[in-house]
Amino acid sequence: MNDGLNGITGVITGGGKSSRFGSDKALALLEGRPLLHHVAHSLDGCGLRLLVAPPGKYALGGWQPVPDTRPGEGPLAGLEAALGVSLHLRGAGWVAFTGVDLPRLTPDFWLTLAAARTPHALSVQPLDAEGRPQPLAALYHTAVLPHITALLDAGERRLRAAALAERVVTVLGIAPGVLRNVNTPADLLNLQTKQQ
Ligand SMILES: Nc1nc2c(ncn2[C@@H]2O[C@H](COP(=O)(O)OP(=O)(O)OP(=O)(O)O)[C@@H](O)[C@H]2O)c(=O)[nH]1
Ligand SMILES: [Mg+2]
Repeated sequence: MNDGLNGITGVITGGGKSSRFGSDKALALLEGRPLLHHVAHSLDGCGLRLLVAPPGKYALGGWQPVPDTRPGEGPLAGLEAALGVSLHLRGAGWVAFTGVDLPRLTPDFWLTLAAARTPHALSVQPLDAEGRPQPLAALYHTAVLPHITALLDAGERRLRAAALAERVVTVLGIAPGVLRNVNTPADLLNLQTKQQ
């Protein structure tokens, strides 16, 4: 069966401080458009789209604003908030989760992850150029929510802890340019000047 991305909830977590970038990187321009819009475009096909950020921080057409349940506690907390809302609005299912700073993600990238889902998996993550799973451009099943809440309650903040390793499916062969992450002004300059 292939319903594209319609059955998946798209999530962008945008509650960060951009301290390395020096100004709000979500609004930084690449090819005339904010990074946030590039990321959002990759998830246009999702039947529900959630933007986790402080109220009023961004306005993004077609995206439902979701406040952090634990403001300032990082992307793992953003994922917790989004999974809770998706479960409430759509029932159990899959979420495509990413940040504001991966502007080269594409619909095809997400479809590739979706095709790699297995009945046992709770997360599907691409391998980056160094062969490491990238948890900030990944699919998560709502069934992982109690685990994430327990982790956060215990003080964990690393996003890579979100899913147990034995329940993560990794996907090889993603073009390295697709996962380009903008943390600093130099990262953005690199993207602007490199063909990828
Ligand atoms: N909802 C939510 N998202 C967050 C939070 N902290 C970071 N993020 C998002 O997580 C993604 C990756 O985070 P980072 O690259 O560390 O972004 P950042 O924290 O804004 O940047 P630095 O301050 O330079 O670390 C970005 O999309 C951030 O907006 C948070 O507390 N809540
Ligand atoms: Mg950070």
